[in-house]
Amino acid sequence: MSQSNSAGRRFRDALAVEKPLQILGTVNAYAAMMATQVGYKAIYLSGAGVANYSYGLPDLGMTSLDDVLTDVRRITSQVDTPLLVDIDTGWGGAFNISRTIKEMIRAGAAAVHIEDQVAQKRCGHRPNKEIVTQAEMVDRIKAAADAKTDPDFVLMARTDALQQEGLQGVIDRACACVEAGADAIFAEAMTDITMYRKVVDAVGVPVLANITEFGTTPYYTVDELGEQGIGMVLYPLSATRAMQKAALEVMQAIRKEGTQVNVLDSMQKRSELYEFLNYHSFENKLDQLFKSEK
Ligand SMILES: C[C@](O)(C(=O)O)[C@H](CC(=O)O)C(=O)O
Ligand SMILES: [Mg+2]
Repeated sequence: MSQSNSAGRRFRDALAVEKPLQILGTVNAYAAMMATQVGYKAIYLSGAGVANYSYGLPDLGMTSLDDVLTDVRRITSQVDTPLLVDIDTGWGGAFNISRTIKEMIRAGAAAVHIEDQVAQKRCGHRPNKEIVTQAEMVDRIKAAADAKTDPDFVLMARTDALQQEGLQGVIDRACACVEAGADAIFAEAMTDITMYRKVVDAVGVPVLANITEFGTTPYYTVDELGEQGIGMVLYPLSATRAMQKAALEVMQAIRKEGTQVNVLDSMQKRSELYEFLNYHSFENKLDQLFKSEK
């Protein structure tokens, strides 16, 4: 049964209005609120982001379904902006993947991407990645597609095959995933812009380009990617990386100088924080509710 205003529906609507759709990584609920107010029509919860910044772990398949769900719920309870979630390899076999999809929908996710790396996965932009067979990946997709309790929920298949199998491997796997029920394709770690056009033409569903920093994909612009027929452009950790750098500089400055006066400019002001949080409406409510007791 289609749910008229489900998160999945909202993601599909965003895809229809913005071409290509910019998807911004939001590491927590507050970042999701800022991105929404800045105007992003879709946001992202990065697997690396959950591992690195919520748990202090490397992005090597060490986080669990529950770890990621906790961060999903924090975000979806504060914003309606459709959220794409990185579920790595889906956390197990067919029944685990099925549970993952159902729980993601219940937690308010709009879309997920599941990849064809082995369980002990790596960042898509690292060397020496290992992938499962195409048949095993197709089984993952079948299990995930079958588990959708909302037909509008977007199931995205990510393939990390470029390194081991070249572009033809990427295309073969992507087509097999679409055949098995994937609604979209994530062509990971492409090294040349013309590769995208070949994937787009072969699969016939929206294709995502991951423009992460310090990786193996050049910084193609939205316009350049749009010309290749790309449907979604992902910035998984851009704002988050900037947050960490600013935080480190402040930590070092206070430690060294014994004062924060020289780094105030790199901080968000209290008034700005309150603006994004809609703080004053909460305080007004408090005043209104408890006025008579004063
Ligand atoms: C998109 C990604 O899967 C993520 O977890 O955010 C990472 C991003 C990164 O490590 O830069 C990936 O590309 O594997
Ligand atoms: Mg990831």
